Amino acid sequence: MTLKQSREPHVVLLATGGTIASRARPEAGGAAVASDTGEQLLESFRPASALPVRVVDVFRRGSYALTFDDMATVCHRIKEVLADPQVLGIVVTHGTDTMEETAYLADLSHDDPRPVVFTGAQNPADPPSPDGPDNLARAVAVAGSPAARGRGVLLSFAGWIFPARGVRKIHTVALDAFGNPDAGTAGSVTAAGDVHLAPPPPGRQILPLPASGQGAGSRVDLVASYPGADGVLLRAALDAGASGIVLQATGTGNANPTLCAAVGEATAAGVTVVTSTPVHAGPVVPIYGKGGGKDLLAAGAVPSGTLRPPQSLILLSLLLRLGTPRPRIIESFTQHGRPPS
Ligand SMILES: NC(=O)C[C@H](N)C(=O)O
Repeated sequence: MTLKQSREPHVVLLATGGTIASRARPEAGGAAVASDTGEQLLESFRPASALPVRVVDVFRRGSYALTFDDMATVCHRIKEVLADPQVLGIVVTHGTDTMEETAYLADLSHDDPRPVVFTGAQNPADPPSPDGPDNLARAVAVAGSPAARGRGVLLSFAGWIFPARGVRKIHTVALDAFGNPDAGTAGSVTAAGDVHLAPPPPGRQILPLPASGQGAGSRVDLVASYPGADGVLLRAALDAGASGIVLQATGTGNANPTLCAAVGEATAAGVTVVTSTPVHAGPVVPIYGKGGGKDLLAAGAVPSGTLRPPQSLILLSLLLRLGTPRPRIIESFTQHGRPPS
């Protein structure tokens, strides 16, 4: 799609669907389905700033159904939009289920000082209580704010502003749905559009986006450790042709002797295994033997640092699609998974 250049400085609304664009549809048995266009979203919101907004529709989908390729499409579209020098910043409206994945992929590949701000909603667009219009109004104010420049990709939700790396959906239904347990908030934005941001963190390592089709055959699966887990699911991933596996381990990043043996088989076969943890905060630390994190490290698994399984999966998928050799993959996880300073 060719993007029209605009002659005045403006914010672009990049619409991808999600609950912010969803309404109960009779033809779907009353289920909420992403159906509003970007223009419809724009009509619904009360501007907190006087900035003009231009709409670009990418797709209209629930984010639970997105693939890595869909997320890469959003990121490519961000780059196309930023080719217009009149664009001050971008708001991406997105489902909340996998917002942390797409926002992180966008952050990894964002090499422009202009703000890219993800937002969405917990309640559908139907009355009586959509939270999307308020979130959108605030996100537009953040995207147009000079204070938000040079910070990579941000997520603005329920008045809070978060850095993309480390951000997580922390509540299934509450309107205040996001947190960043390790990094905390980057700042806040009022309903009137006043943006407050802490000083920017040090520079980030930027990675390229794979060209369309590049590394498309690479498959990354998520396998969990749980009481009684054996190597069956991990081996199923290998049989399916996985070139990478994120192991959702327990605690500081532990499994058990059986799973650890399967990890050793995988790494010996050249498959990259990354150990992550679903625990709220803190890094993966190799401490324990008998199938614990120290044994996983010895079996060739790469600790994810503070990256949780969803964002570990994004980083690993990106690195493998780019054809990154193993030493650089280890380096990248060390760099991107380091605790925030
Ligand atoms: N609140 C949401 O946006 C959830 C929605 N189901 C999604 O697309 O991820």
